[in-house]
Amino acid sequence: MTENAPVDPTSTEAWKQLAGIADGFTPDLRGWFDEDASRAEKYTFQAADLTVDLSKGLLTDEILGHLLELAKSVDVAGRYQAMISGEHINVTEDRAVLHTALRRPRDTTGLVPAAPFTVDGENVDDAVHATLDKVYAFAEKVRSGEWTGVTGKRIETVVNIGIGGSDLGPVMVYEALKPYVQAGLEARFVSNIDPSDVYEKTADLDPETTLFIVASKTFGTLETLTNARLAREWLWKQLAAAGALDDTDEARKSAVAKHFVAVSTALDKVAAFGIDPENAFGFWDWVGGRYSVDSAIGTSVVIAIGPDNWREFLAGFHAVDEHMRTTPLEQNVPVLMGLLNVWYSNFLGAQSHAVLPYAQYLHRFPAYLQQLTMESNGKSVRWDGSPATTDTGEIFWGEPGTNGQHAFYQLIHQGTRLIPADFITVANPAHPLKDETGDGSTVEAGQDVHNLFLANFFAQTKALAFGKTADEVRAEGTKESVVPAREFSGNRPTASILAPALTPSVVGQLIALYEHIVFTEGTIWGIDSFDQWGVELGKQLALQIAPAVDGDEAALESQDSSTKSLIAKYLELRD
Ligand SMILES: O=P(O)(O)OC[C@H]1O[C@H](O)[C@H](O)[C@@H](O)[C@@H]1O
Repeated sequence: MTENAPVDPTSTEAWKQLAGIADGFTPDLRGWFDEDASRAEKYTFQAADLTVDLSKGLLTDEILGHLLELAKSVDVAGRYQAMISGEHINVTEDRAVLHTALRRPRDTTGLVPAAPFTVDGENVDDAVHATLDKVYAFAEKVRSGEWTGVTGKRIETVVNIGIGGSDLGPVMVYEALKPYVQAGLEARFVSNIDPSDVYEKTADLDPETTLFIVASKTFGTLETLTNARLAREWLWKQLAAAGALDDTDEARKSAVAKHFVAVSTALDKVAAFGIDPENAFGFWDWVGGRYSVDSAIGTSVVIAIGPDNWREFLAGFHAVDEHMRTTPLEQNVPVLMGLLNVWYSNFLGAQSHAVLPYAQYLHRFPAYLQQLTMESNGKSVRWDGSPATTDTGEIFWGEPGTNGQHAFYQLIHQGTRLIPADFITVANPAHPLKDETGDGSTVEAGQDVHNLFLANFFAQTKALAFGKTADEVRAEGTKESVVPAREFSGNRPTASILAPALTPSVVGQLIALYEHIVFTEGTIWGIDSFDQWGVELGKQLALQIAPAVDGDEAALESQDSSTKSLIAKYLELRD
């Protein structure tokens, strides 16, 4: 334990001031924009390539001033410095928290902390770059066809088997960077212990050209190890069926050696599974699962997009890390966004937070953020074990725009709940398309469809901010009885994040941005954003209950009456 007792944020002067403002708060985005011609400019910030407009948020200079004071009272900057320096700020697991070290460049000139950067007796930069070199060399072999399957055919499909942080990050980044994937290579991702997942993902694959990557920090996760065994059996069976595997242990071992690699911190367990530690890529206990996409856990993506693009991806993270470390709080985008989230959730009653990427390639970003934000900050005790003094952990959710517009935006626009929303988009699409015909009325022939797409982005944030008054609705000739239903209150806060294009660097920047937003909020709430004890009980019980579901009478009898009758019903229904 290296952290002191957290400051109780509610005891700070800033908190009291904010509570005073929140009492009877009536936001007025129309008025605020009218009064201050510089509002958009004043509240638009830059972090690396990300332009972030917070002006449609529910903030004023006074609110912002108190929020910044709050950040100072709990020393967000000092704790960030402690984190990147390797202090054990994950107190409940007594670990350093060093995902930022995964993207420190090879040239350490001017870096903070300075090289040699040693944590718990290990030179972190050397360890990180040695592993990267190993991953890069392996990826190049697969990409060039030098690495082949057991029958000498080059690899065409990489199947990542992992769950949680060993799945959500790689799949999200793979989807985000699809335009960078080498032709002739595909990655797939198996996570669920529902056997349908591994079945569907392997059904049409050729075993001779398939490489499995078993990705698990602990190499002890039930889902991943079960799926890895299923995949191994699939490989053996399919190779045998193709006449490409002799019925000997030796042949099966050789097949595993060419078709299975692993990523883990537990290399002994990798060997026990039958994967040659030579074909395993390590990382360290100071990388949390949900912070691990930029470690060797991303090997499937490195193979798909190549080392050069991966280097760009890491550089994107690092640029935002440096922004977080060096930018004064007043201009510091992750800090400002984290503070606004605290304002919305602790003072204005927001329970959830929508994240709405206007970029189809980012369609898994909301799911990725759910683990990052909710596993990190869904805690009710602080890092010293005392109860949290405030609500913590926003509920993150979302879907890409414009799809969400036709589904749940109704509630964001006109519902009774306050839902702050982050709108994320890029100026340049990977595939520009024109609508050559148009529809003859609203859409001109030759319309650039990305422009049309972005018009929706701008329209939604505008509608949410400024709404539509009853008089404006009436002026359209609306029947009086329907006016209330067609009115939009406005004052629904959004943050707009605009990047030049969805490059590897920008994807890294976006991830780092949210990592540091999570950090800022966790620091204010005084919680350990880097443990996840809340996932353990269910895991333990699943193992305890498994025999009952398999027909063990005594195990069934020992369950509570609800669980017992549910299992009984399941067994009755099961063929
Ligand atoms: O990478 P693994 O050790 O297999 O862990 C996979 C996932 O499962 C755990 O239960 C945690 O909830 C996640 O934080 C973790 O990412």
